[in-house]
Amino acid sequence: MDSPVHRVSLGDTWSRRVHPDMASERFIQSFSVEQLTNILDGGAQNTALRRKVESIIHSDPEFSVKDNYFMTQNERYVAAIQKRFHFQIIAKRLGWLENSPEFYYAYRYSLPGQPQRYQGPCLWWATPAPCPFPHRALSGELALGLHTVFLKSLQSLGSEEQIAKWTPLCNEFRIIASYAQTELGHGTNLRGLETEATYDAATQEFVVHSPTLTATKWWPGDMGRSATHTLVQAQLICSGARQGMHAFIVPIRSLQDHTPLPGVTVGDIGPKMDFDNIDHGFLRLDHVRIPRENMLSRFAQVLPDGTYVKLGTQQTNYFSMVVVRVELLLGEIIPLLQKACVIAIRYSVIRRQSSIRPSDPEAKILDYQTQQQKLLPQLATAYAFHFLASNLLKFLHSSYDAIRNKDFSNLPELHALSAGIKAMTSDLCFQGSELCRRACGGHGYSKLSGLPSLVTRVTASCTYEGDNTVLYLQMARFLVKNYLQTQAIPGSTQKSLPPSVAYLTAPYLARCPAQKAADFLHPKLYTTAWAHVAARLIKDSAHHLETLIRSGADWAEAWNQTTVIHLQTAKAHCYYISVKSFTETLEKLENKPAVWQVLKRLCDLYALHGILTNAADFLHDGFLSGAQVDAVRTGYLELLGLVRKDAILLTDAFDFTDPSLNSALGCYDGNVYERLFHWAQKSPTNTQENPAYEKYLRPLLQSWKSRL
Ligand SMILES: CCCCCCCCCCCCCCCC(=O)SCCNC(=O)CCNC(=O)[C@H](O)C(C)(C)COP(=O)(O)OP(=O)(O)OC[C@H]1O[C@@H](n2cnc3c(N)ncnc32)[C@H](O)[C@@H]1OP(=O)(O)O
Ligand SMILES: Cc1cc2nc3c(=O)[nH]c(=O)nc-3n(C[C@H](O)[C@H](O)[C@H](O)COP(=O)(O)OP(=O)(O)OC[C@H]3O[C@@H](n4cnc5c(N)ncnc54)[C@H](O)[C@@H]3O)c2cc1C
Repeated sequence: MDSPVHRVSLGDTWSRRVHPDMASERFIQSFSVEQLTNILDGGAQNTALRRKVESIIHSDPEFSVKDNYFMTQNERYVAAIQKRFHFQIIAKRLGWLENSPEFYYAYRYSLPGQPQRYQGPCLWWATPAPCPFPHRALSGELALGLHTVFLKSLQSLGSEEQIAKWTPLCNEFRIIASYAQTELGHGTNLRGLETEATYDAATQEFVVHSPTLTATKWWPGDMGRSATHTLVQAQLICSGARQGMHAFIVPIRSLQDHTPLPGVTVGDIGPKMDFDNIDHGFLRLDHVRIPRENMLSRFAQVLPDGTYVKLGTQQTNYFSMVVVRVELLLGEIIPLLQKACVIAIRYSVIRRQSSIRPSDPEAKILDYQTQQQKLLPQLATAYAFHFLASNLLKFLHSSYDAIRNKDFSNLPELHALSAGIKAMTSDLCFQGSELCRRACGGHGYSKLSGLPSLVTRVTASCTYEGDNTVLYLQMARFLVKNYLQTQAIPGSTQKSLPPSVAYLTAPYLARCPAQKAADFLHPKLYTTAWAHVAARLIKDSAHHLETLIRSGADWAEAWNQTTVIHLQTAKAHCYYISVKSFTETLEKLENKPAVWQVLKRLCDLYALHGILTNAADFLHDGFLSGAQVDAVRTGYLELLGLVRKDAILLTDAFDFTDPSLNSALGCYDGNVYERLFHWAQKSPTNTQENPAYEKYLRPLLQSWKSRL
């Protein structure tokens, strides 16, 4: 029997009993939830420590998130700053050092709406080295997340001296920093950024300036009202030439009274779809002077006399984006889908509606096959992405030091994978969360379900850190380039290609050998099927491109006329990578048969769901026949029934506490209706006098009185 799962309720009395419909779901356990949690946490000792720290934080009322849904933008911002402030006090009092596991787990816990576990470097880690313990979650309702993006950029792009100088200032909050890259006129096209940093050799300073309205920095988080410093990405002008985008640390507010410094115009960009806890800002700089040492100089330097020294390529200045894209996967994006799955699946075993046979009692909505089809592939995706992102993180770790030391051999592949996987995960996490929300019917539309805020939050990830279409096209560029290389060099082998595209030279398999549904439940088979489709689409992309070029179009025009095809190609390749990563994870778990079995079903479901939703790509060249697609569907439908049995346990294994879900529908105990009713009572619309009554409703009603 598992050890009791760490749970905390929101203090409501009914939550002391577990709803019988929820209890029955946990009655028979086909696998150990605890063991799966440990796997996700990266070890039992990590789970234990995480829970211990979480319970310390939970008992602190300052971290309560109960009333979040009733707050205004301003109140959420203040509450987020207050929590961040309080967190620093607690960490100091308990002796949680900046780089201790307790610090990270505590931080994670205080982030409602926030992530789960992963093994890898810590976003809050004060040094460039990977964090030695697994952790989860970054931002939630805390403020100053971009302070961390600043630190990540400093560590990626700064020299050792710069890191040594600025890191302690950040860690001790002697400054508050943000990351200012996007402008009013340009976000994607970094070469089009207009902000200038012109070197003045006479004073050894850069003059940072916004020459036009469209050069105004727009969107940087934590900058609208909080930051004292920001990392401005600007066009470097020195040695008589424009040298491209470089990063400059620019003080923007007084450390004495927080007023904007001379030459600085800064403010908040106004209401947004979500992220009210963060003050996204605008910034105009009017010939602001900063010392030469404030240009981050790991990959490029400006000498005192103004000589420009290039230590990397133009794109190495983009390295911090690669790092942040990878770290946001487990730090922000994927947990939002995981939480949506937990909420919607738990609700679906409590909600009863209609009956399957007229004589039956009302059915749990999760017993309807269509409901399973909505939710269970999302659950499988949430697991697939966890393993995918963990593997990508490992690749980042193994390449990180080398890149910082100017060995760029892994950078093209890392960039392509981080761009493509960021695009795929955010796209599908958004779609999946919205499906989860709609699968909860009317209650899913209530903010108290927790689902609308997950959806509005995850949709931002399709845009920030690079618009998804643009990122997919970066992946496609890498794929086409590697494919053309295999054509240009006859006899290219798998070894001569980056590992993620080595399958391009694998033996060609014209037809899928599987016939029956059971034949499709083999990881090797469906991984090969996905490789086949991705390879065909890559060849197709390159073929279309080359045909246009042969007919007279230049490369750029030909590329633009084929981007819709490239997009489809990049998506297929990403799906292949995700299936492969899931199957490789499974291989490592064969010594844990029960957990292996349940994860294998999820892996099968993920791969087969992908085949069915992209069936045209598999049918196109006859790799699958119509009858084989039918067999895939049969296998898929059987899997829905099997995964359904373990669905609640699989959501429990994510081990989200009730406060971190902050959902009336998704609590561990399943007491949905009591919680929803109770929470609604707390709305200011119920606790305050109706401000419209005296002025409008009463006169309106009274104007008709005489006629009654
Ligand atoms: C840390 C966590 C904190 C947690 C805390 C939580 C806080 C709460 C959560 C919210 C947190 C939101 C945080 C949002 C923060 C922003 O959003 S910051 C702004 C992010 N902005 C972007 O991502 C902009 C997107 N644009 C780009 O990346 C680039 O401009 C593009 C699209 C790649 C194009 O650049 P380009 O210079 O035109 O390059 P292009 O000609 O396409 O390619 C040239 C070569 O460079 C290569 N290349 C391009 N980019 C790269 C690269 N990055 N690396 C290597 N090579 C590259 C190409 O592959 C190509 O190679 P070849 O094929 O020639 O060999
Ligand atoms: C919540 C949030 C937080 C953010 N935080 C920060 C921050 O802290 N710091 C910061 O600097 N920025 C931040 N940003 C800005 C963000 O990084 C940019 O919005 C993002 O990179 C997209 O750029 P854009 O807005 O210029 O979109 P655009 O590039 O204008 O995109 C608009 C459309 O044009 C298409 N498009 C553009 N270029 C191409 C192309 N080459 N090929 C094909 N299609 C193209 C896109 O696909 C999209 O459909 C944030 C944004 C949001 C929403």
